[in-house]
Amino acid sequence: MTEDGPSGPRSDLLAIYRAAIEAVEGRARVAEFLDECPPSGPVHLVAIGKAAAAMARGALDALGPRILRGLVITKHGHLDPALCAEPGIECLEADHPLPGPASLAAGARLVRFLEEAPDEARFLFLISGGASALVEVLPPGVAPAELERANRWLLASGLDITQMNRVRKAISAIKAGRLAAHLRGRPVLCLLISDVPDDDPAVIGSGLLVADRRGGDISDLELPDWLQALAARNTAPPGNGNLRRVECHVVGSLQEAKTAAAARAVELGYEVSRHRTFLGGDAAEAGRACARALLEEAPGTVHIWGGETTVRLPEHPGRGGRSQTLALAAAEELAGHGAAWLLAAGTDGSDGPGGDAGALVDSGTIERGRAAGLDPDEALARADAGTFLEAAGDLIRTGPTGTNVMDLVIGLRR
Ligand SMILES: O=C(O)[C@H](O)CO
Repeated sequence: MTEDGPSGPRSDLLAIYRAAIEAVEGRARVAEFLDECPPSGPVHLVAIGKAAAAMARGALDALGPRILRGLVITKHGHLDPALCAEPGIECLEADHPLPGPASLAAGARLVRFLEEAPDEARFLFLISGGASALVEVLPPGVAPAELERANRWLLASGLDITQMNRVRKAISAIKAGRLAAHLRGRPVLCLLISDVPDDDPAVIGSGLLVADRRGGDISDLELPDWLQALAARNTAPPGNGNLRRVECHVVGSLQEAKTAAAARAVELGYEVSRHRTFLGGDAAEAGRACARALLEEAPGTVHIWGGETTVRLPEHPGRGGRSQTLALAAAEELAGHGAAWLLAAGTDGSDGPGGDAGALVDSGTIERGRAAGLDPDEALARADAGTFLEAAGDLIRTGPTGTNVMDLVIGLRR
């Protein structure tokens, strides 16, 4: 991406984004929690999600040999070889965002891992976003192709994560607390990094160990008949009865990331406007609204938003996810407005297909992309913001960050 030297606005926005991520990094957050509140004996460790490897490292830092065995399940490319070389730690990579054969294999291994542990075992669960796709056990009579079709539909539907996970829970044999049937009443300490609004453990990873308060009813959601019918075939009993000895704590959240971002911006000498409303809804509309807010306010202020927007995908989507879509739509608003910058990126380091974390756009982005022969409206319509932003030199790439607390949008006008 286009740099502007060690102390320009672009590097400042990147520094603010990095500070936010660092504040909710999985290894440090888990170690800190366990140092203060260690479990009362040795534990069997289960880590699932995009931040699983970092969180598992944090548990090893804090508990060392008190971890008897461990199972770490994360997205392809997110494993840490040093972690996998630790004695007693088994690592699996699984499919994300669409649950596939590796997710079903991981789900089966997870159930076996719990079943094999002795009656006196205590478990330490470390859950982060992505867990819904990474592990699955199908209810009797549901085929893998039906699971894939359902998730493909959900990902393109524009439903928010709470709605999407209600559907995922309704077609699963382990989500909505059903995994607890395999605990046989043994105690669990569950630490979570939240990538959902209101940090609700029942929504994070579709609540493997948390009962569904709505009892699995999804009749109020606008879903195709075949999907409602699929859910109606799920005979797996609810998880409610087995959850008494599960204790959950959220150890990383969007609010903490925003607080750290604000603190870094102040250190860098800026005024800060921290927007409290959750940034949701259509990604392009959210991008336009953020850019307009930036242009309306006094210059010299860093604006911080956080949330998770949605993109309704065409049949053949291009490159880039919701943050890149938001950034490109914002760039259209900023075009020609002088010194204004806006960073939009996932805190997990991955924003849809293409492996980029997001983008940092400015008032010249549209001109640079057009100079490469690309059209921003076409790119938005084809869900291909990434191709445009690459041509403009505005993509951000971080690799896996060891955390996942949704997306940040950070803007600045001078
Ligand atoms: O895996 C999931 O369900 C989402 O990332 C929300 O936690």
